[in-house]
Amino acid sequence: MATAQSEQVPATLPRAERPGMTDKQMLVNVRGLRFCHGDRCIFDGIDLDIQRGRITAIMGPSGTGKTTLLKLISGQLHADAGTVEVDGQTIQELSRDALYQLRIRMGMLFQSGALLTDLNVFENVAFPIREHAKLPESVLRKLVLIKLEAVGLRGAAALMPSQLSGGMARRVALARAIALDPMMIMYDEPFTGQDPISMGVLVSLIRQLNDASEMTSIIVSHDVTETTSIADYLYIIANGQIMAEGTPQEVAANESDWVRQFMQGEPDGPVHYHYPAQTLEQDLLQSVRH
Ligand SMILES: Nc1ncnc2c1ncn2[C@@H]1O[C@H](COP(=O)(O)OP(=O)(O)OP(=O)(O)O)[C@@H](O)[C@H]1O
Repeated sequence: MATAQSEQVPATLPRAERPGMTDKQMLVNVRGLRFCHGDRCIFDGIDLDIQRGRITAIMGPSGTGKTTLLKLISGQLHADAGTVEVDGQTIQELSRDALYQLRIRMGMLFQSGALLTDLNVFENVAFPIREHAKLPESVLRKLVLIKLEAVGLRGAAALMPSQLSGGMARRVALARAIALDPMMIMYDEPFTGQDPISMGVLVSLIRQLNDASEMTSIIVSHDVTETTSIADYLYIIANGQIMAEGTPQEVAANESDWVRQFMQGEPDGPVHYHYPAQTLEQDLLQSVRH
């Protein structure tokens, strides 16, 4: 089996104990998930739970399948084996219509989630509401203004996307993602490309929105500092497996060299900085001979 990375990594680490936790407290249950692109397997039998009302972060090196996992949870991709259950419904067993209904209850904030450039901020946020709910214009207006207030941008309702900074645009996209009061929201790399102030604003917004509306949040990211500062629970994935899981404190205390290298951002360690090769001396001697 080919996996997402070829570096030497230890076998999957034991799952942390979560005493007293029942399946009902989990919004998402992933069991024995296997997913491959052709003969390249991204996941090879992983188990993972997302607890209701909490912020769970999925972290791992680039290309390990974090976005793929979100697509499997939202039903944009289907597992080759195993199950993905969301709010008691098994994604693979749902009809097209049932999946569509379930997806309306999942908010998504993708890195590339561009705003509609021809619509102003207000209309961008109103867009999913107009599409999925038939509300009188006066109610819709209040709803949109409440969502914009929640992200601190009520005053920007009349602006066009071209008049927004990158951080503001992401917050408008966030207001749009929560417009239909989803049961969960999935953030794919929410901090990428943000300056430190916008990053701080986003971090506290994600936490506030999660706590105020008892939403369940999943954050996919490789920004270790920001993500661990708000996550209640972390999964670290690599090579098609879960390398570590637990609260940020538990993962920080993990003794695996691999996990430590990832969490502390060390350039070299079990995950090599150098692509596998013969020694430099051998390569240099060969070039002399040629
Ligand atoms: N349609 C596709 N066909 C074949 N391979 C794909 C396809 N989409 C993604 N991949 C591969 O699957 C792997 C996982 O991709 P994914 O985008 O889920 O990783 P990621 O962990 O989110 O990466 P990043 O942190 O860089 O965003 C990558 O190696 C990618 O090249």
